[in-house]
Amino acid sequence: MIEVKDLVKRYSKNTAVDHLNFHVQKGQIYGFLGPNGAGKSTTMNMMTGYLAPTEGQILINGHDVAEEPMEARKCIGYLPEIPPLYPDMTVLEYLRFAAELKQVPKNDRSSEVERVMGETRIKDMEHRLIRHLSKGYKQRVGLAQALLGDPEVLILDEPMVGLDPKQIIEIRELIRGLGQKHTVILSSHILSEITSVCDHVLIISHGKLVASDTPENLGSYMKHSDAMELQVRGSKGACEQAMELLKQVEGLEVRTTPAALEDVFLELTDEENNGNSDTAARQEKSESFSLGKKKQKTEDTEEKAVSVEEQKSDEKEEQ
Ligand SMILES: Nc1ncnc2c1ncn2[C@@H]1O[C@H](COP(=O)(O)OP(=O)(O)OP(=O)(O)O)[C@@H](O)[C@H]1O
Repeated sequence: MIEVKDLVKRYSKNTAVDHLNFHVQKGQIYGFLGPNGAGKSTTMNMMTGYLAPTEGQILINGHDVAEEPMEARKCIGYLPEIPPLYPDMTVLEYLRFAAELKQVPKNDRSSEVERVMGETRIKDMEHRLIRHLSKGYKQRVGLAQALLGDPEVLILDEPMVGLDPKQIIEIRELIRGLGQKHTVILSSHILSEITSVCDHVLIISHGKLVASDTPENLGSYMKHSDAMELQVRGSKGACEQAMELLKQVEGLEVRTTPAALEDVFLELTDEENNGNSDTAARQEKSESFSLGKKKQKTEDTEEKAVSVEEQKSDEKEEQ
């Protein structure tokens, strides 16, 4: 369906897309995942013919985007990161205008506009000015525009950005539905957005493709790297409280709680051993400890912990 071959885009000395190669199969939802500045929008703009590549080739249904731009573009509906809307038009006026620009035959325009409004569920907003719509509805109008002419491929650049959680769920459902009739490529810098709707994930970083697989397969690679070592800064009480809260997170195992607490005591008692009884210095020292740190002297630690507690109670009694 889509072939991207050795695609390069340079902006002066900055290489935004660096020898990118991938294939897109018909009838699937592809997620283009990467951090800000990875090159997602640049790649999508080249796929839709908005930008010319520095090197490489893009084929859409066998049509070279550079050599047969009109043929290639007919196969594509595009929703750019900022939807190209006219805020002073009503939804209906705008879609009729967009249908004309897309050269939908005059006799089919009304039915086509009705069809896309139905698919994106915006019919009840048809007489509203676009400037008065919520961000979610504006995004749907942008999607409706992309659907005009019933293109085989939909390219959606960050379609969920700036939406509230309810709107994200609605757009996600909409995209899932569209994926049954169209090949969809959508970009995002948020993993969960991609894995929740896509059949296949393409991960891009610094303009290069670094992974291409199903969300399930990518997930199983990640399983081997799900351990994390944290450094926590805060008072002892606050750290203990935070760790108690962490334990409530479903599926999260905090393995080193005893060792970590012992480390705090170890830090405190080391200060005692060094003859540094300055409370502020001890406090400062106790504020940073590592969750994953291995304890070295368990017995010593317990003894020292006890001695610290004893000393504290002695101090209280003196007061
Ligand atoms: N017109 C331009 N002129 C110069 N550099 C550009 C231009 N457009 C993009 N870039 C640079 O190309 C790189 C890729 O940008 P691009 O917008 O494609 O990334 P992205 O993955 O879509 O990020 P975002 O999610 O932030 O839009 C970035 O370093 C960006 O600064």
